[in-house]
Formats: sequence, C-alpha cells, structure tokens
Amino acid sequence: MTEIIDGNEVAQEIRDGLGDAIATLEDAGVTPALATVLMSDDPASETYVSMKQDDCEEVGIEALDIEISPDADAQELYDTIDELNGDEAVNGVLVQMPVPDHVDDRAVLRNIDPAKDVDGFHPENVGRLVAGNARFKPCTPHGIQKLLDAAGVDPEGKDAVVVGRSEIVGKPMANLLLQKDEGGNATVTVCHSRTDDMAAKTRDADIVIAAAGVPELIDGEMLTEGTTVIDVGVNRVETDTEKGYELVGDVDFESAKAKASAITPVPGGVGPMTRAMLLYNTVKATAQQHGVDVDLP
Ligand SMILES: NC(=O)C1=CN([C@@H]2O[C@H](COP(=O)(O)OP(=O)(O)OC[C@H]3O[C@@H](n4cnc5c(N)ncnc54)[C@H](OP(=O)(O)O)[C@@H]3O)[C@@H](O)[C@H]2O)C=CC1
Ligand SMILES: Nc1nc(=O)c2c([nH]1)NC[C@@H]1CN(c3ccc(C(=O)N[C@@H](CCC(=O)O)C(=O)O)cc3)C=[N+]21
Repeated sequence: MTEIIDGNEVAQEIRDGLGDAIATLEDAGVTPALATVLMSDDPASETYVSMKQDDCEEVGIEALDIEISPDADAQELYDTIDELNGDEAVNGVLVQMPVPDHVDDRAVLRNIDPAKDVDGFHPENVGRLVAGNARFKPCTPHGIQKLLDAAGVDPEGKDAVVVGRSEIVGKPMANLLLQKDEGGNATVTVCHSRTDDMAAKTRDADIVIAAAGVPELIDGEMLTEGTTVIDVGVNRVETDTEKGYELVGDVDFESAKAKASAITPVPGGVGPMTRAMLLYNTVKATAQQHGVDVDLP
C-alpha cells in the first residue's frame, strides 16, 4: 500500500508543537510578530499571504499585513523593509516573491535584517546554511524534511533526486539533504531544464522531490517501485469549474502513486508545511532576538 503523506496533519502537529515555545515567550512578555509584505496583485500570492495570516492567528503570532501597489517605486518597498527592520515589535519579515520586474529581488533580500529573515533567503543566511550552520532553514525544504521524517523515511545513505534549482526550493533542498546532520546524509542529484535524460536519474532514486513548476512533469514511467515522491509544485491550471482553476502538482499523482511507497498530494502536501515552518522560524527569530530559550517541535 502506498502511503499518502498528509501535509495538513503534520503541519497541525508543528503548529500545536509551537504552543509551548509561544507560551514561554509570553511569560517573558513577548508576543512573536510576523510582517508579510505583498507587492503584487497575483491571486495566488494573495491567497498564500491571507492563509499565512490565518495560521498566525491560530497559534498566537501577531500578523502585520503590508500591501504595496505593484506599480509603486522600488524605493517604497526598500523604505518599508527599513522600517520593519528597525521596529523592535516586528520579529520576522517576509517579502512575498515574485516582486514586479522593475524591482531587483536580490536587492530586496539583501535589505532584510538577517536576524528577521524568516524565509532564510538573505545571502548571509544562505551562506550559513551551505556552511552547515543554518540560522533559519528555508520553509519549504525544512517542511519537506519534517514530512519525510513523519513518513519514516530517513534520507541517510539514500539516493535523492531534486528536480529544480531555484533559490527558494531546489538549491536549499539539495543542501539540506546533503548536510552531515539529521534529515541529511543523502547522496544528492539536482536536475534542471538542461538535464539530459532526467528519467534515468529519477528511476535510480530512492527519493524524488519535484519542484519545477511544470504540471505533471514526473510520471510513473519515470519512477521505480518503492520510491518516496515529494511534490512541491502548486500550479494553477485553468478549468471550466466555478473557481476557474485547479491545483496541479509537478507529479502525475495517479501513475506515480502506483509506483511510490509514499507520496504527497497537491493540495495538502508540501504547501501547508511551508506555512507551518514559517511560523516555526518566526518563533525561533523571536526567541533569538530576546535571548529566551524555547523548545521547538
Ligand atoms: N508547496 C510550496 O510550499 C511551494 C511550492 N512552490 C511551487 O514549486 C514549483 C517550483 O517553484 P520554484 O522553485 O519557485 O520555481 P522556479 O521557476 O524558480 O524554478 C523552477 C526550476 O525547475 C527547473 N525546470 C523547469 N522546467 C523543467 C523541466 N522540464 N525539467 C527539469 N527541470 C525543469 C528550472 O530549471 P532552470 O534553472 O534550468 O530554469 C528551475 O531550476 C512551482 O510550482 C511553485 O508554485 C514554490 C514554493 C513553495
Ligand atoms: N518570500 C516568499 N516565501 C515563500 O515561502 C513563498 C514565496 N515568497 N512566494 C511563493 C511561494 C509559494 N509558496 C506557497 C506556500 C503555501 C502554499 C500552500 O499552502 N498551498 C496549499 C493550497 C493553497 C491553495 O488552496 O491555493 C496546499 O498545497 O495545500 C503554496 C505555495 C510560498 N512561497
């Protein structure tokens, strides 16, 4: 029987597990606060940001929701980031990606105070992660480590194939799997759009993590029996339904499930974990900023 890894359930465990740490911070007189900055009118981005607000409310994190018109000057975004960096009541700052073309996304990430960079995208935090001394593990790959653990899959000694090499998912995922640490110690292959014969790599893998942003790129034909399949893709595909779209992963679920020993669904797999680990990083950031010791799940 193929195990369907339930991301909503594991995310709920993480949120519940943050309760103790948040209570410890409250005892010290601190309420964690996360600021999300949205400079986009993309409906998917708006959905994620509003889901993050709800998550914060559930666990007792204060959520600040800042919207900047996508037509505004880049300077307005930089000024907002400066203000949040300087605001002692704000513990975490997240700028929803992508930002408009006229804004330099690297400069945006460089401007966030690394101590408040709960995405883990600031170059200092990227460097620390690669050096094996992470301050904040990026939310999506960290969430995937938690999902693998919940499914009883230890990457140690396994062949892992990551499809995608983005700064947000593919690269940090490969780095975490490679680390000489719990949840790591895998042998890692990273595929991308220039990879030759990707199916030969995925067929050799014990763990496949698909993060290409291409609907149903990975199907059962590209997998061997017993593979663990993690689907990061959240693609909105137009349909005739009332909503007008359907969420489709980077994995063809039915054919992959027929081969996999365990697989994540879309929705309800990696997405909820990304949001849960953002809360985790916000609590961690708050504790670090105030020198309070907390137990994290
Ligand atoms: N569930 C969650 O929490 C999250 C989900 N996502 C979703 O994950 C997906 C990937 O996101 P993100 O990493 O930001 O995307 P990017 O577009 O930044 O990166 C996609 C990567 O996939 C590679 N790629 C594209 N097409 C192919 C192909 N045909 N074969 C092999 N590799 C390919 C690209 O290669 P190259 O570098 O050569 O261009 C690139 O490295 C999207 O669907 C996104 O919505 C993203 C973040 C969080
Ligand atoms: N600075 C920054 N940090 C991010 O972490 C970040 C970002 N920018 N830009 C965009 C991507 C994408 N991303 C998702 C988060 C949650 C779901 C999620 O919760 N998905 C639900 C369904 C959502 C729905 O119903 O539309 C699920 O898969 O079950 C998806 C995608 C975070 N990202």
